Amino acid sequence: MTTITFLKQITPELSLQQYNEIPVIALDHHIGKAFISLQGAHLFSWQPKAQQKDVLWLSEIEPFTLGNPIRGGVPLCYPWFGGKQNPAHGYARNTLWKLTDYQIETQKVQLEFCLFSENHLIEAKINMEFYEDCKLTFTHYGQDPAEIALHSYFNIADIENIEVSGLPTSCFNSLIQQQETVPSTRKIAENVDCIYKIATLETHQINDAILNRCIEITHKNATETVLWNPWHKETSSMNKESYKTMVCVETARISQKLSQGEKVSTIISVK
Ligand SMILES: O=P(O)(O)OC[C@H]1O[C@@H](O)[C@H](O)[C@@H](O)[C@@H]1O
Repeated sequence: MTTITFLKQITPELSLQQYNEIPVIALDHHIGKAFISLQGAHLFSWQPKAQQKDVLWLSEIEPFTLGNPIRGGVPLCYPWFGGKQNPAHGYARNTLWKLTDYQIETQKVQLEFCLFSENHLIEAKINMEFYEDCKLTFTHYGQDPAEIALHSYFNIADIENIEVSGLPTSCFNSLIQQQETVPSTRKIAENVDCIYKIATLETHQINDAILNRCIEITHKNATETVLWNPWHKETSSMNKESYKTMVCVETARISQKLSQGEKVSTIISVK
């Protein structure tokens, strides 16, 4: 169960709330609603005005506890992807970020969150723009090259009734640790964990026949996209049946790390 406590009004559209142990920035604007956890600068809900349902998926059993990554939304896996070091997918998603800037306009809202090191130096920034679409731009400031994944979980009606289209026809299947040839349009009927090499500007679609919508994901300056659904594989903070209503299409820089000052963006638009 999530206990939500109102902490502070920041502007008429922005407030600070507490979800169990986690501080959350809530946006309630006529363009839509968004919720961002300060742990991880983690956007976990985005519902533009025109949408009946959230664009992002969030686990119904998410406990919102400090130090544990949130299951759903857009975790920022940084400065590494996967389990090559501890914690898996980097420390940024388990660390408190700061809200460093906001601009509220009639047709657009911009929020900026920064991650600082122990000695108060900036490590990373994420700029979130909400209009009819949502654009997330990540900037890496550290001196050492770093990996990033904007690990977006999308909300779908039924995993067996969607298609992910526009993908390349070759991917690295992490489950069998092999490169494989796959159809460009993927239907998902089992555990999938594939890393695709992509061009610097690419768009992929999630066509959801039941919700009668298409989520379009544009990756800018990424080198990979990751397609993931755990299916029945036991996954923390997820119910057994949760896999049915989510699919991850991630925007990543894994093979070519980000250098100091480099940016990578995801633009999410619903048609
Ligand atoms: O359980 P986590 O750390 O959030 O990771 C979830 C998944 O994230 C995906 O990006 C990886 O490709 C998967 O291998 C991993 O299982």
